[in-house]
Amino acid sequence: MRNTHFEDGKWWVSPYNFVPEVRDSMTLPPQVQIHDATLRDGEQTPGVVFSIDDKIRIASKMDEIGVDRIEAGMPAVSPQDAQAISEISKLGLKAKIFTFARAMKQDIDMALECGADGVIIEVPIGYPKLKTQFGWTWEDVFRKSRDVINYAREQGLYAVFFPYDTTRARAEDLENLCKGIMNESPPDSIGIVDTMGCATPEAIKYMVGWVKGMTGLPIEIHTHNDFGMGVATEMAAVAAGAEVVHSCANGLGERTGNAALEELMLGLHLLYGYDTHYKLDKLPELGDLMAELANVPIARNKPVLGRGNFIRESGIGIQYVMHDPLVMFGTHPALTGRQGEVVLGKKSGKQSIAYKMDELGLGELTDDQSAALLNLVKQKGIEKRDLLSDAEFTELLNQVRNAA
Ligand SMILES: CC(=O)SCCNC(=O)CCNC(=O)[C@H](O)C(C)(C)COP(=O)(O)OP(=O)(O)OC[C@H]1O[C@@H](n2cnc3c(N)ncnc32)[C@H](O)[C@@H]1OP(=O)(O)O
Ligand SMILES: O=C(O)CCC(=O)C(=O)O
Repeated sequence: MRNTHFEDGKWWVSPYNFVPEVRDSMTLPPQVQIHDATLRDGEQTPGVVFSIDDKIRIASKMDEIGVDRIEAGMPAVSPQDAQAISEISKLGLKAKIFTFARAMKQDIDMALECGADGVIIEVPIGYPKLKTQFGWTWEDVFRKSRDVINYAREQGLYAVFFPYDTTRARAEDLENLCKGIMNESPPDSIGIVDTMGCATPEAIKYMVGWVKGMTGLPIEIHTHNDFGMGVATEMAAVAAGAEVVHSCANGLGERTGNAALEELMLGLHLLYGYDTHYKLDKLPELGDLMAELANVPIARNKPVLGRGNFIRESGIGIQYVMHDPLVMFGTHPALTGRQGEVVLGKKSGKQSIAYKMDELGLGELTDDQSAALLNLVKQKGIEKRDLLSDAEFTELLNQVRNAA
């Protein structure tokens, strides 16, 4: 694990991430695995439907990037889901393949038929779910889970016990359930699930310690983004010792989505200092594939993938965008397969003009010409309420030269 905030020419993040006062307050596990749920929770984004071929393409690209586990779907949903999982299992990917299952023997049998390595055994434990949706007590949940966890493990599957809506569970329900399963049917790991994305990073840290203390199991964190904290809560869980983070590419998922795969990869590698094997420069290929297949465009200001992340209009410091990007950005654009870009508009400065002249090979200007051109560029930006195209810039340049 690295203890540095800087890697020459690649990134320069806050050194305070690594000061002993901060590091000593964390209990980072030696390694963290990414379990990506795009093919299940990502497809739960209303209106998103992936074909079998789409799922194979997505899983293959994720494997290339270094995702450790792929939750390839829930076979109970449709025969097409089951077929997609079977085909992905046969690809011989490095990633382990998981399915999503209710606490039902038939769902475990389907996981086995699909050739999966592991299974996420989901049961409700949040109090609103138990009380209103299911009319179950924690004992009902325990009775349904016990034999199914044991059956899955006996069949050689890696069993993740996934009591969802964990962050809205009553403490006594979660404690009783954890004790019960540890006595009679210990799984391989346990999920803490912020189904409604409504817990703070501090609460999640507390819960990781609490559930680890009760079970001694590896912790898997699965969060949603309803308060804009999906990634922050997963990072907090890791800081408290969680070993597996669940993600969805492009932050897809129910409602506001799940913790975004690409943001977690950068967070783990750069902000926490894990020496990961992720191919960060391939992330835009996955991002573009997801946007196309899900038909959900990437927001311009989306962390890691947004088109606007490495574009600079504001004049101050513009000369560094291309030549010394870590002055202007926390990461070099090339780290994530991108390029810096200088654009012209209302907020341009003298250096922006010099940069564009050079980029387009338009020759030299006197200081007075440059000042006049900057004025015209700003006026055009204000009038258009947008950026200038290269053609518009060249036209203004010709006006300035012709006026001489
Ligand atoms: C928080 C969540 O929503 S978890 C899962 C979210 N994902 C999905 O819903 C995936 C898409 N869903 C689907 O395609 C369908 O809803 C299916 C195929 C999963 C289920 O379809 P349905 O035939 O409508 O099943 P239905 O919802 O009636 O449930 C069937 C039974 O499973 C039971 N059940 C539901 N969840 C669980 C669970 N986690 N563990 C055990 N049993 C469960 C129900 O109580 C019900 O039991 P009953 O028949 O004794 O009443
Ligand atoms: O809500 C769901 O879709 C099922 C479980 C889950 O992924 C979650 O609780 O976040």
